[in-house]
Order: sequence, then structure tokens, then C-alpha cells
Amino acid sequence: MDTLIYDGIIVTLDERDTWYNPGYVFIKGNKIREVNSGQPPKELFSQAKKVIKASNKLVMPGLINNHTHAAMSLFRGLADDLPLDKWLDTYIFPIEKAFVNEEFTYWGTLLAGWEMIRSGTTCFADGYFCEDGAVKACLDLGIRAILAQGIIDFPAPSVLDPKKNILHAEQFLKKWQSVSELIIPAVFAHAPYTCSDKTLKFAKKLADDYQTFFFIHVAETKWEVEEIKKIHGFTPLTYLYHLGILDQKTIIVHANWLTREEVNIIRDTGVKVVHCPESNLKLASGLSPVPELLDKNILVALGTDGCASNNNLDLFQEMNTCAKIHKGFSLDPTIMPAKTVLKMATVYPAQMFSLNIGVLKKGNFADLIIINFKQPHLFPFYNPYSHLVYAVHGTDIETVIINGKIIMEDKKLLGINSPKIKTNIYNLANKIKLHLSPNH
Ligand SMILES: CSC[C@H]1O[C@@H](n2cnc3c(O)ncnc32)[C@H](O)[C@@H]1O
Ligand SMILES: [Zn+2]
Repeated sequence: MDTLIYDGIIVTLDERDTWYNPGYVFIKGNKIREVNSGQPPKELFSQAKKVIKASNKLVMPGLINNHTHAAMSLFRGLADDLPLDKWLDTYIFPIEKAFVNEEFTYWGTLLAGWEMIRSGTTCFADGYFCEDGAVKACLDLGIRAILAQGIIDFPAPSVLDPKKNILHAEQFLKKWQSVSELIIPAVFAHAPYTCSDKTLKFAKKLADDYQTFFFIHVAETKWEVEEIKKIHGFTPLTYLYHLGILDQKTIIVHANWLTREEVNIIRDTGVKVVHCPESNLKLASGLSPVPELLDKNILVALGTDGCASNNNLDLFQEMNTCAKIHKGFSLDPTIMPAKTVLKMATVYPAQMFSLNIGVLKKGNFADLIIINFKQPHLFPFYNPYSHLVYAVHGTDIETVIINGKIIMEDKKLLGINSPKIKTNIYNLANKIKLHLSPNH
């Protein structure tokens, strides 16, 4: 469907950071055909099947959530106020063992996708078990996603024999590699402390064989650094470097505890980094040296992490936290300006995944969002970047378009059966509640 959006504040995030007020966007099929200032020429009104008047609204590229475990939305609020090791070992791994299967991942990802779309996310990168369920949920929602099958060296949901984890991931890649232009299947090795060197090398080779992305949680906590040093004689990132698995298609998540040499390794190997400030704050894991990474031209993108450690998937909130935490930590208010943080959720991830999204320009896929700016907390309006990072809430998003298709209009998700999703989520949550001890 061809769509014309006009009379809005248009934030393009192009190379020159152009924004128009007023301006218009014309979408033809699944791509952006024209972005310009002023009012559109008359013929665009007659060409468009759908016309959206965006007065007092801001139009921008959809946000990209670069790290989550979508299905963990079903574990939201189940284990709070704990350090990572206790959180994983005492609560998360056991509950995953008891409950995660393809059906769980399907409903959990539907719930997460619903939350993400409502708060302006049009693409996300996921790592979890039984990812077939995640693919099916994303196809049902119409959301763009990089979906990575999890690999870990102990019995995991649907892969009870860890010797079969690589084979299982390969079946996943084979099944989904060219099924939809919205889905990129990928590989997620859990961490250096849960995967052997052999598993890590095989997992990376598998990703390479299928020319896809290899994700891994790295250097998240001080404990991990000490543990890997004790076992392998290197700090985590250096250890991965010696395994030969760091390159441009490797995406490291967290990267909180890095030495100066490791920052140089990241730069020299072309590795990309995902920063998850809210999860890192909540688990008290540490803080990635993002300003230093960006100074070295390393691509850094923003992620929420899963709902059991965040506990939401609102990237507007994540941007706000990201901009402030680095200022507070460095005692420098000029660090991490709003525009840079916004690019960590749009332009940089698009580059990271070589996707033609993240910028409103001719030829890019039409993934965009419309935000209602006629609200007390957004008056007055001087600077779009300031509002988008420091004032907008995820709940302000009105309309979401992905791949040229209207997915949400006036805050209503089209094409999903929300009562059916709610019933299934309640049923699963009730089973989880029964499983937890009474004094949990
Ligand atoms: C193969 S990835 C899925 C696996 O990762 C677990 N997980 C979720 N968040 C974190 C985190 O911040 N650090 C380490 N592991 C994490 C999740 O529960 C799954 O078991
Ligand atoms: Zn994670």
C-alpha cells in the first residue's frame, strides 16, 4: 500500500542530520520513495492509497533493539534485585529448564513484540532457545528481527544433549535462512563461562558457513573476568581473540569490563558492541566504556536485554538512561549527547546488521514511527533530539509502519488477536506461578 505522511516534524537521521518542520514522507510498496520539506505535491495525494496527516506529530525511523531475549517477557518480575550469577543459577536457568519450549518462545515473543511495537521498536535482535517459536511470532506480528538460536554447553530447552547444540542451531539456520525478508536467522553462544572453546569455535564457524551474525555475552561481570582468567589465563575478550572468533560479524553484548588493549582488539577486528545499560545497572554488573568505544569509531548499539533483567522493552527509556548514566559516571555532561544516543538505536544498528533501515531516505525500507507531540510533557518544542531522548515515553507512539505496512495505528495493533494472546499468556504465567515456591 502506498502511504503519504504529511505536515509532520520529519527527523531523517541522514548523514547531514536533516530534519524538516513541516515535511512529508511518501512510501511506495515496502520502501521510502521521497522525504522532503514543506507540503507534498498534489499528485502524491492522489497516488497514495493511505494519507496520514501528521500535524503536531513527529515522524522518525523505527527504533532497533539490538539485544533481547524476547520470550523472557514471561519471566518479567520473577527474580529481581540479584547479582547475575545468583539470578541465572538459582532462578533463570532452572525455570527455563522447566518451562521453555517452542510454544513458550512463541507466546513470550508475541508478548515482547507487542510491547516493542507499542513503544516504537520496528526491528530487534534476539537470542534464545527454541527460536523457531520466535520466528513464527515475528512473522505473525510483521516485525523485522535478527533471531539467533542459543547455544550453551549444558542441557537446554529442546537440546537435552549439549553435543547436539551446534547441529540444532544449523537446522534452525537452514530452515529460516531465506523464508522472509523480515527475518535474519543467526547464532548466539551464551558466554565464555558456559561454552567450551570447542563449542565457541564450532558456533562461530557455523555462523560463518551461513554468512550470518555470531552473538555472545562477554565481559559482563567482574566475576566472569576472574573466572576466565583462572581457567584460560586470559581476560574474556582476549580469550575469544585467541580462539580466532572475533571479526566484523561478531557482536559482543555487554563488554563492561575491558582493558585498554581489548578496546584496541575490538577496533582492529571490526567487532561490534551492544550496550544494555538498564540491565547492567539492575544486576549491578558494571558499565561499558561506551564513550571510549565510540571515540575509536567502534559501532555501538543499544539493547534492553530481556524482561527478567530490565524489566521492560521500552527503548525510549533505555536511551534516556544511557544518556544520563555515562554523564553521571564520568562527571562530564557533554558525554553521550542525545543525538549520539538516538543513533545507537537507529543508524548504528542498521550499519551493524547491514540493513537499509534506521534512516528516512529514498530507497530504504519503510520502517518508521509517528509520535504524538501534542502533549504537556512535550511542550514547548525546540529540538527533536532532546525530546526523543529526554522527554518522549514509549507510550507516546501512535503509529508504526514496518516494511511499508501499517502495523499499529492510533495505538491499536492491527492484525493480531490480542484476547487470544492474553489468554495464552495468563495460562502460561499461572503454570509458572504454581511451579514457584509459595514464599517466592
Ligand atoms: C543463549 S542466550 C539465552 C540465555 O541467556 C540468558 N541470559 C539472559 N540475560 C542474560 C545476561 O544478561 N547475561 C547472561 N545470560 C543471560 C537467558 O536466560 C538464556 O538462558
Ligand atoms: Zn542478554
